[in-house]
Amino acid sequence: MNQHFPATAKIPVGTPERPEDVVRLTGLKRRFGATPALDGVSLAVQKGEILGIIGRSGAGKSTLIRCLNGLERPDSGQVFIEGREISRLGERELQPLRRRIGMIFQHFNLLSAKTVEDNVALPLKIEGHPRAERLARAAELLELVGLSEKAKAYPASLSGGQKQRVGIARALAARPALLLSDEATSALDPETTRSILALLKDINRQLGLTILLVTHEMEVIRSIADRVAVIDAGRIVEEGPVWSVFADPKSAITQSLLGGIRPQLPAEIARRLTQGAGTEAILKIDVAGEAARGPLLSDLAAAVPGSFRLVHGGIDYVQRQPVGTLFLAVPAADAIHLEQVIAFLRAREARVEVLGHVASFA
Ligand SMILES: Nc1ncnc2c1ncn2[C@@H]1O[C@H](COP(=O)(O)OP(=O)(O)OP(=O)(O)O)[C@@H](O)[C@H]1O
Repeated sequence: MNQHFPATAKIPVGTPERPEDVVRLTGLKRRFGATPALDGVSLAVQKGEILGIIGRSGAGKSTLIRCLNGLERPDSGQVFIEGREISRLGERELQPLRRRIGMIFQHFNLLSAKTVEDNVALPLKIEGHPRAERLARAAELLELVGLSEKAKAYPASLSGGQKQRVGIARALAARPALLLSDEATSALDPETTRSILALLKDINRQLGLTILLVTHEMEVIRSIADRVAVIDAGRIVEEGPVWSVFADPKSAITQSLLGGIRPQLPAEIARRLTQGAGTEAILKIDVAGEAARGPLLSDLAAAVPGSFRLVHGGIDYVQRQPVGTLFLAVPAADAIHLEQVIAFLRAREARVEVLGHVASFA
């Protein structure tokens, strides 16, 4: 097997529970009429990790979240939170377990008639803590999210990013075992999104907080997740460390979700691409690990006589691992030269695909 494109790991149904699992789902199914919203979902979130679940609209993400916090009951399968099976519990038994999960939402869900500090302290009020204790904890959390000076402000006077910071502080008030983020940055501009994601990563590191994050944006996954699970039509179609899924997306849906943030063949060249004869072959080269770290192209030029041109591409860093895609144009008239180029790149653990030929686009 190509060592730089490791097979992505799957957690089989019935895997013995590990004590470090904060969440474990086994064979979760939920159907609405003819629609299987969840069709046998099994996955685990380990203590201290950030798991990202990504899928398109209608893939089953909301249903999964509702099963996790006990708002929805699965038709079959199990939901374990900190080792306790919750899917068959009644409302009264669910209440204390729900408090082990802090949630943040796309539209923040703050109470407009309450001050920032009272919003943050709300989960503690529900738990019956005295006011002085609640406010002390709120002050601590507002400092953590960088909003101490807004303690007495009302939500209406805050920006979207500030509102989400309050949402994060509130979600942490009762010291949850898990932070569940439901499209928490989808309503924010790119810069604010980056700052909120940086804050979540910071809190994950500082407090060792376990985070399960649901999104439809690969950029969010790339920024902060340790592991990613791709959901489509109620099934986990791919799962693994983020960099390995980025380096070697197996399913068409993952490839398509990655499309927006990975180098693509420029439209001008794609338009002229033919599967027939042409003067230049267009190669797509995926590299990761050592091949992406080293001087791949200058080594190619030194080892294989003859020309080639870089037409597009780049190396990105995902979880500090280089992951790249390059597009080369290689003269097609000399078949041996083309074969040598491909053989050299494959020997360097690159994945090479001949996309087609172009007559001439220079
Ligand atoms: N209460 C319901 N009644 C009928 N169908 C439902 C219900 N809830 C979900 N579905 C269907 O189940 C499928 C999964 O829906 P779900 O809301 O979980 O997806 P999603 O990934 O969260 O989508 P989105 O990102 O658009 O919110 C969809 O086909 C949806 O129409």
